[in-house]
Amino acid sequence: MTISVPATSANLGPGFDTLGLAVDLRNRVEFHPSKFFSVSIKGEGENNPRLKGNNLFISIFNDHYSRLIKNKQNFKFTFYNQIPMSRGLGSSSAVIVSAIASAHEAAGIRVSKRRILNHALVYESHPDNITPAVMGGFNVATVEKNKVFSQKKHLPDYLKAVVVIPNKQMNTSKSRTVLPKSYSKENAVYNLSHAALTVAAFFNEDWEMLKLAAQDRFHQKARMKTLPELFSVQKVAYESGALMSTLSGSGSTFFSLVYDEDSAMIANRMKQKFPDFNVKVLNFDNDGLIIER
Ligand SMILES: Nc1ncnc2c1ncn2[C@@H]1O[C@H](COP(=O)(O)OP(=O)(O)OP(=O)(O)O)[C@@H](O)[C@H]1O
Ligand SMILES: N[C@@H](CCO)C(=O)O
Repeated sequence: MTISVPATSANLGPGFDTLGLAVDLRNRVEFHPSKFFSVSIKGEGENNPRLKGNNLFISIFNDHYSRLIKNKQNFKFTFYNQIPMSRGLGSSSAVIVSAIASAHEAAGIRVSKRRILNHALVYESHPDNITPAVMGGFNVATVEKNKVFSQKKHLPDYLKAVVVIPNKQMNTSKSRTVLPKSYSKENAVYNLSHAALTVAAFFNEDWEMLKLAAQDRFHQKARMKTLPELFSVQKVAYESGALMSTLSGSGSTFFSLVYDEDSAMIANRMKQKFPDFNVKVLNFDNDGLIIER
C-alpha cells in the first residue's frame, strides 16, 4: 500500500491559522505486513537516526491501528520524503495525515477524507496545514466542536509556486512564542478584512488583487525578524512580479504565487540574490491525500 501527502503553505499572509494551499512536493510511505517491524527512510530525514526509532508517524499509526484492530501485526515501512522539516512547508501535517490514513488502510477500514481530517486535528490544533494536506488546492478552514469546516478552490495550472527555503529550521511551537499575546481592534480588523479579500480573490481568480490582499499584521513581521534576510526575499519577489509573497506557515520558507510564464525568471533572480537558500518552482496540488491500494 502506498500513501502520499503534499506539502502545504499555511497562513498566506493575513489568514493566520485559517488559510492554506497544497504544493506538489510529496512525502510517500509504502508499507506491508512483515514478521518484524522495520523503518527505512529515503530523502528528507534519512540521516537522522532519531526518526528510525521514535517517529511521529509510527506513534500516530500505532494509536490508530491499535484503536481499530485487536490483532497485533508488524509492518515494514519505507518513507520517501520530499518535504523539508520545520521549514514552514507542512512536514508535520503530512506525517500526521499519512499516519492516520495508513493505519486505516492497514486495518482494512475505508474512511472519508473528512474523517481523516478531523482525526488529524487531535495532533495539530490549527486546520490551515492539515486541510490542504488532505484535500489539496486552496482552502479556508475553521474549527467548531472539534471538527474542521472548510471550503476548497482548485488552483489553475497557469499558476506556480516559487519557494525560497533557508537552511535555518523554524520549529512551529517555538515560532508561535514570538507572536504578540493580543492584538488591537485596528489590527484585528486589518487582518480580518485582508484575509476575507484574499479568500474572495482566490475564489474569483482575481490574482492581481492578491498583492494588496495578502498583507498581514498578525505574525509575519515578528517571525521574519528572526531571519531578517526574509524581508529582502519578499521585496525581491514583489519587484520581480510575484502576485503574492508570504511567509510560509511559521517559516522559514518564503512562498510566492506567480504566473507560470514568470516563474523561471523569478526563481533565477531569487537564486542569484540568495545563493545560500534553496529555490524551487513547484506546481500546485489539487489532490491532497492519495491512497494507492
Ligand atoms: N518525515 C518526517 N518523519 C517523522 N517526523 C517528521 C517528519 N517531518 C516532520 N516531522 C516532525 O514534525 C516536526 C516539524 O514540525 P513543525 O510544525 O515544526 O514544522 P513544519 O510542519 O515543517 O512547518 P509548518 O507547520 O510551519 O508548515 C519535526 O520536528 C518532526 O517531529
Ligand atoms: N498557522 C500556523 C502554521 C504553522 O503550522 C502558524 O502560523 O503557527
